[in-house]
Amino acid sequence: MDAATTTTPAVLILLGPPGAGKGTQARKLEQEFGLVQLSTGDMLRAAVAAGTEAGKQAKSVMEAGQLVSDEIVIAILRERMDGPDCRRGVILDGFPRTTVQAEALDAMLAESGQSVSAAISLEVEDEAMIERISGRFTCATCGEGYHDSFKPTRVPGVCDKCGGTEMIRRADDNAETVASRLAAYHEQTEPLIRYYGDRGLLKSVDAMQGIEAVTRDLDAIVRDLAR
Ligand SMILES: Nc1ncnc2c1ncn2[C@@H]1O[C@H](COP(=O)(O)OP(=O)(O)O)[C@@H](O)[C@H]1O
Repeated sequence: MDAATTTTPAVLILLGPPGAGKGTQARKLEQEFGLVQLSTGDMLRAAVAAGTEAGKQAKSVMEAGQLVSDEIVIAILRERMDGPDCRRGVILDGFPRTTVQAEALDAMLAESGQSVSAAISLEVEDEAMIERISGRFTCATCGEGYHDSFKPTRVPGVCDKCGGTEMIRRADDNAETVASRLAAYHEQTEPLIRYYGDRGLLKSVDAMQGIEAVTRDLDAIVRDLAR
């Protein structure tokens, strides 16, 4: 399917708690449908690494597992959405995370005559999240995710993509921070399920399934939307 055709949904939102697989699935949708993945988490980590003003403010908030201010995140997303590549259509991964952000997104899109195509909720249980995140590592050599707990047959500490042996862990992927991130999700982000449900835009996927099964369900939803 060609994402440049008008039949492809232009703005997809992936909703779900930390560790639900939003990033993994967004990258697959990006390849499959030619959409652009926009991860506010990645943008914020880049801002922290670059030491920008927004990054300086975000750093300690992220390390505590809390949400960065709506003002900062909305500004970062708005700037990125202006990129010409975003005209192909976008998958928002990690945004919106509050009702204020959802309203800002609606207003931002309305300025260019666009609207949200669908919000897809990746549904998972809290216990599974904690387990997944504590087994989440990234290969330092190729940058691919290395999720121990997803694939118990893997050789521990060896990347199955490139054989690299140096694994890095995100600063906020530790037990205390994960608990705060889950709490922030339930309090501030979960209300968005109702927000998009009320607007007839909500779709749900059982994200307790394996990665391939979740991808299959997401593909079916996106193809259906494009019809
Ligand atoms: N839309 C957002 N609003 C506020 N904070 C955000 C947003 N997106 C990302 N963040 C910050 O970045 C952190 C990491 O986000 P992300 O990479 O999406 O990971 P995860 O979904 O695993 O929590 C969050 O815990 C939060 O501090």
